[in-house]
Amino acid sequence: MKVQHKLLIAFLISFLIFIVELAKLQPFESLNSLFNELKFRLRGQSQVDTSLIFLYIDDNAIYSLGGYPLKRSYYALLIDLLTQLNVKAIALDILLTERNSDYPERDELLALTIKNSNRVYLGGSFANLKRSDKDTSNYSKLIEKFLIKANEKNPNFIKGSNFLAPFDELLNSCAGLGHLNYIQLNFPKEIPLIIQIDENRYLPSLSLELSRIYYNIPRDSVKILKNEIYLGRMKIPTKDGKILINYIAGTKGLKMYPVLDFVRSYDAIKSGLEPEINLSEFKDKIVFIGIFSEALGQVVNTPFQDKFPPTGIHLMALNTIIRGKFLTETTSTLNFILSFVFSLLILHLTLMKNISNIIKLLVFPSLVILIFLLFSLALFVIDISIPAYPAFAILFSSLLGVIYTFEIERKKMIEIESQRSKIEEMIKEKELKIIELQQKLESLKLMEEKSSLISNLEKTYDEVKELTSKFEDFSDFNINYEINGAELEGIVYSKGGKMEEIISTVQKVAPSDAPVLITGESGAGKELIAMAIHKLSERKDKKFVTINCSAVPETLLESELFGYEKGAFTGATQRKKGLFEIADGGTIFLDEIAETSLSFQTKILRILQSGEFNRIGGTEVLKVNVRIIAATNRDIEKAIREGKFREDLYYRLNVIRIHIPPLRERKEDIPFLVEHFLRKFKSGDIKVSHAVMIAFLNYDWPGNIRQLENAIKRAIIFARSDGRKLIQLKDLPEEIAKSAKGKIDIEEKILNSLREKKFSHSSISETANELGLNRGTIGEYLRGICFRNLYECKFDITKASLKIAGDDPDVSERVKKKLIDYIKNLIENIAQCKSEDEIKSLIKQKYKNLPLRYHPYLEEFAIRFQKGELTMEKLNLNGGDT
Ligand SMILES: Nc1ncnc2c1ncn2[C@@H]1O[C@H](COP(=O)(O)OP(=O)(O)OP(=O)(O)O)[C@@H](O)[C@H]1O
Repeated sequence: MKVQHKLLIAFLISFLIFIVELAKLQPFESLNSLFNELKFRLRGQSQVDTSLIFLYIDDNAIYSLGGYPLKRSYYALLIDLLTQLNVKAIALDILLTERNSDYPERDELLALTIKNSNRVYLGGSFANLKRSDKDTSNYSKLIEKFLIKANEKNPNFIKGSNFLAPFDELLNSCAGLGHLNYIQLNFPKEIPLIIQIDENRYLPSLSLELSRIYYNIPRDSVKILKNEIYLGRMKIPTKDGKILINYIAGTKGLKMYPVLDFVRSYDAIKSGLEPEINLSEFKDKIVFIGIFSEALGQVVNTPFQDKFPPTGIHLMALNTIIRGKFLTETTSTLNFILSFVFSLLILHLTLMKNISNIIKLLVFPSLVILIFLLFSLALFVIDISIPAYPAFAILFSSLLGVIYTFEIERKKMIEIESQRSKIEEMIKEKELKIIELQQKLESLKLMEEKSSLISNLEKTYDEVKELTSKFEDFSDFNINYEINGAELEGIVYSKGGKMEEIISTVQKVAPSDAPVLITGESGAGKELIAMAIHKLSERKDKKFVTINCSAVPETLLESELFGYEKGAFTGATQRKKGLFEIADGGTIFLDEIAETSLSFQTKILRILQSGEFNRIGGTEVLKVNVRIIAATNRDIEKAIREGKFREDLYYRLNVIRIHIPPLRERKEDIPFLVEHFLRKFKSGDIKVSHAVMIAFLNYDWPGNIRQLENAIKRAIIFARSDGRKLIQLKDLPEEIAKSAKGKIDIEEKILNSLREKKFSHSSISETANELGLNRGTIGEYLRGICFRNLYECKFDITKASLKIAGDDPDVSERVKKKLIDYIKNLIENIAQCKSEDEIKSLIKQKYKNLPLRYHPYLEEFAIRFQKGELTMEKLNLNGGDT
């Protein structure tokens, strides 16, 4: 996908999420609340300001005091006691809207106590919020003195109506009044610090009213602006008059006492007893009185507690203000930018090529979400809150990325399928054409016409072969690993193949301590075999150390293997252990041993014989118990003959000899190795095409299994980057891909092979073995090739032989002999024939195995011979020079 497309998609997703955020759609808002809760929890709890105390009326109190509502005289008692304790303010979070006509004296007592206390702040509540201006309801004139006037107008300030106020006597006697509304009942996120009740007058929240008291600010020094409220000089950042509640704890972080304990403590002091609560701490504090009763349903959900007293919400808001730890939420525009950046990142990651689907589907989205979470949390620690909306954009983009990836793969599969069907159609068409041409050939009389028809036929044959090869490149090859493949310690091989014997040798020799010499070409798996021997031996829990003797200079090699003493050479500042010491009890694998010097070989021989050696620069004789496995890709016997390898070391090492044949000599392993490497490189369900497998089977693999491994690694990358689940010829290096076509032009292959073998006596059998065909087939092809060339060279045997021999005059004599044999055989066979038809039917009958395309050449020769146009003399066959 192009960068512009990614940018556009990221923009559209972010825009969509932006709209969803503005629309405040329910399921998204709920998820957002969950995200908010999570952030509060991850940030952890702390203590609420010590100047705040909460006295709560719990179920126990309600029960002991005769049920709810409590007698108003009880509130009077609490206020009286708190006043005596010299608290700074008392906030009564109880709605006392109606007088109690049965006990007017209790109402009077309460009103009087409130008046005398002169520090009681009462709460009221708007039944309706956000009603239109016109809908203002009547409210008692008595509340006017508690209102805040403002010049600033803001259409977004919350408006309230139907105010449920304390009854008039209470309003008359209290020191202040605040509303108790908050927005969202379950997990209240914010509180409107002011609610508009008419043109330019606002009722503060109980929390704002008490903040004013905390800072001793007169009511007319409260200033309301669009995005802030000033208490004197103290600035409270708001958004349309609302403040986000910065929760810092559940009930554990609050200083809170049950009212019964409070009253009992008071009585205890009076009676000279030890109080349960230290009442002296109430002095100068702001005390809230409220209900905390699960039975009455007076609980709300908060981040730290799902049953939290509603009064606690006002306490949290108040704590937010007096601590000055305001929470700011990122703006929708910033959220849009974050959504865009994260969406772009995730689209880029999920649409990356050469990455497996598992990583794209699971790892990348989880990683990006984690980054977003950590980022949100880091900001939350400094009181900046990002909502969950950018996370929705991430999820949405991941989903889109994944759908896109699968869609591309699906399209590729359909494309491959349709190309395959197209090729299949073409093959059918060509095959029909071949039948048609063959029938036409039968009916033709003149050789000139036949000749052009034959070349047309051959062209069509070649086209079919070409198409078949293409077709095979579009169909996957199924490898039956479970049935015929086997594995031992990571060595993959075919059951019943050449490697089976080697594996059984490995299993037999592993338990002994005898040295092993492994020979084989580079990349054939020598190290793997050595490792298997170690793993299958008693030494498996000890070290397997490997060193490539040709990769390090000789002096370094010795210090690596034998170690050195301090001061053994310049730079030897410390004694160092060698690999032999490190591998004590285990196995050491000396790769490319034939590349070492004779003096080094002597040291190895000593270890083999006695296990003894000296560190470089040391005199102490060290002894180790190490099994030695050596390997070489050289002809070691030749090295001995040339004096480059010690014969005695050879005999010691050669006790057990394992020769690993090169891959080209055990092609039966190839399908299983392919399957093994596809799994090893976690290719998912990528397969190889038939044509690729044919190429693999035909190729010579000079670099052996290592080369095959690398070819598959590269092919997986290529196929993946093209969104294909099929490895095709175009994914292979050219020299390997080329070999897929090797088998197709069989005539050329046969001729090349015979030429290579100089048409020797055994060349036909050897070619047959090499190409996996039988001897008879090769012979018939050669017969056909001879007659065709004879015709093309105007029946000049010498010329034709030279052409068949590939212009090699030495070889052409051998070919000539063969050609003459074929001619004589034909002449003999047609001797009795009288007519052309007889000749044709005889050739059909006698040369049943001759490929059809060569029949016309034999017929032409025979007819001309019968007519006398060709004679033994003309052909120069009577002379002794043949
Ligand atoms: N039979 C096998 N099954 C699976 N993987 C194999 C097999 N043989 C070889 N390999 C793999 O092919 C690669 C080359 O093998 P290894 O290093 O053992 O060859 P080598 O003969 O020691 O090569 P060199 O002589 O270059 O060191 C390794 O990645 C190895 O895991």
